[in-house]
Amino acid sequence: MTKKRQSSKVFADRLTVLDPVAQRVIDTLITTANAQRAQLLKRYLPQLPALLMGRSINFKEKMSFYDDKLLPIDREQGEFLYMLLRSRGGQCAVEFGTSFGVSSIYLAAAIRDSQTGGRLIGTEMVAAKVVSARANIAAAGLSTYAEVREGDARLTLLNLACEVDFLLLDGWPTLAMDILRLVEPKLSNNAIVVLDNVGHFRGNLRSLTNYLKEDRRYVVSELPLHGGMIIAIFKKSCPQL
Ligand SMILES: C[S@@+](CC[C@H](N)C(=O)[O-])C[C@H]1O[C@@H](n2cnc3c(N)ncnc32)[C@H](O)[C@@H]1O
Repeated sequence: MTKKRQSSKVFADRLTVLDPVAQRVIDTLITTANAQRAQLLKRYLPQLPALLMGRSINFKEKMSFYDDKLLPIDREQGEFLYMLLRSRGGQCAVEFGTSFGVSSIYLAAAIRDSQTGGRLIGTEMVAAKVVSARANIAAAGLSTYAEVREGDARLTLLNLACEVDFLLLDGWPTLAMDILRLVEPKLSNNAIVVLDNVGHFRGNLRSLTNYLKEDRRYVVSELPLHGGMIIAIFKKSCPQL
């Protein structure tokens, strides 16, 4: 019998897709992220009426506040993204917004386990987060399957050499449209595009969600994960509207 990868059978009474080593790294990161929640709530409190009414908010002020914030996808999203990428397979996954590497670990694990020889290209503009993300990905035993490019994704994702089979948009919502338009010419047929934070920042993401809904090349669904996450499948041969 070939050596079977051991999955972590029980986490909080639930099955998980990750192996125990990667799961331990995720547990630590999510615990840290949860401890930052009060600070985040305090920051967003003045903007709560606008957020609840689905209006855009200003993201420009004191962005250094986020330099030590993980802001990760949650476990359910991670498990789901793993399943999506694992079943899609493919050579190249791209992630806009790596932060400390939580989503990268789920995606890199899916690439490793699907044995396609593929790779994740993550990108993060805060240098200290890049260092942490690389260390976390290494601690999860996944460095072979992921790279983290340092800098503004509008530059680091220019001239991608690979066809992109999976794209996670999880950087600042105000830039998500730019990044989709940048990567779109590189999307493979049936590429999966995931847009996080739709429920939280509906106003800022409205033009992008409308674009995805109206362009016939995309098959789109919004799922109630992390307050709202859009999954789209890109049909390359479909005429654009
Ligand atoms: C929501 S967090 C990403 C969380 C990450 N996907 C995870 O699950 O752990 C968003 C990250 O995007 C990064 N970011 C925002 N704009 C960026 C840009 N233009 N280029 C690269 N990274 C960017 C921020 O620094 C922040 O760390």
